[in-house]
Amino acid sequence: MVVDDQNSVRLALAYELQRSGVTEVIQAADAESAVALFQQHRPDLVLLDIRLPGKSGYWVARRIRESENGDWTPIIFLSGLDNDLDVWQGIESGGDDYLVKPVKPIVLMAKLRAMQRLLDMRRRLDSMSAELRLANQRLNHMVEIDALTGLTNRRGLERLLHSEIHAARREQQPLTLMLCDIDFFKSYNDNLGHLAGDECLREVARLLRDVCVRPRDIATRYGGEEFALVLPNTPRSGAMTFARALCSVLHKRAIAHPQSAASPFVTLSGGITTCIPDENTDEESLIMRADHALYAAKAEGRNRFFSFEMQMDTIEQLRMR
Ligand SMILES: Nc1nc2c(ncn2[C@@H]2O[C@H](COP(=O)(O)OP(=O)(O)OP(=O)(O)O)[C@@H](O)[C@H]2O)c(=O)[nH]1
Repeated sequence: MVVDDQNSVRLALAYELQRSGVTEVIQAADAESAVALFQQHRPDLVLLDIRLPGKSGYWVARRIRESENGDWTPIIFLSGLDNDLDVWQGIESGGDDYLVKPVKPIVLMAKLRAMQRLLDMRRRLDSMSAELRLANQRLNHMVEIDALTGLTNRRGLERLLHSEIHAARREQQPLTLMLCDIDFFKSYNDNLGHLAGDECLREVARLLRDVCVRPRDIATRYGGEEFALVLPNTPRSGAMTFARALCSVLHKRAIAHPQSAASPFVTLSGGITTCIPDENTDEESLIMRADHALYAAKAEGRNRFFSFEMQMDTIEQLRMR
């Protein structure tokens, strides 16, 4: 884009630019139309006269910079003025270079080439940083995935739990955390082999993923043969119902576990904690409560879920009904 109030200068510059291979040259004779044309066409380079009728070229440069939103368009000032203060003011207002009129075509071409090189470099940098951002996102996703089961791992669990605690506190809604552990899994491995153990973990992971039907419910692998479920907007009684349903789905899958003292099939013990978080609630305290409850479920005989807050397990609750 060429901005100059003198028709002859504009035409001469446009001619030189076209001669050097520029395909389209936009022309403006005053500051306001220069800004409007810039916003409309987003040219690759601006040759900008300082003395314009009304607002100056400095003003145009400032408006252009304000409207760029992180982009960058090279601006070269053109002026008959050649004192140091003009150079300083031109660069201050957002210009990248300064040429004194009349401009020799060869000097103009050299400047254009230099600006083009900078522009190309910037575009390459932009596309590289977009690629880097994407790769970073993928990496962040990958470090939160458990390789064996494909579930979110402990690191991801902690991040999700943190944000669900905040959401539940804000919305004053109950949040449930369940820690589940496969019963007698050591003997499963010892009896059927480590590969069968891995397959069993994958099968349980699939089941846990399937029972998490609400969009914000999430099943994660906490580590080893332990899984954690985060269930937002789930009160104590709902959590117990959920746990019973989970045990019954697992029972129906009937994954043989010949060495289990709890059942002929694979079973889970679980610790449940449910609360409306306050300012003292954090990931650690919830995990600790769920872990205490899990310990109680194991101690009560396994194949059951124990609620930390209700101090009752799913089997006792069923008996009371
Ligand atoms: N196959 C397989 N086994 C695992 C994996 N991670 C942990 N384990 C095994 O899980 C078993 C856990 O054993 P324990 O902590 O003694 O628990 P348990 O035998 O389930 O006993 P209870 O929890 O008291 O019912 C160990 O034998 C681990 O080697 C895994 O990724 N794959």
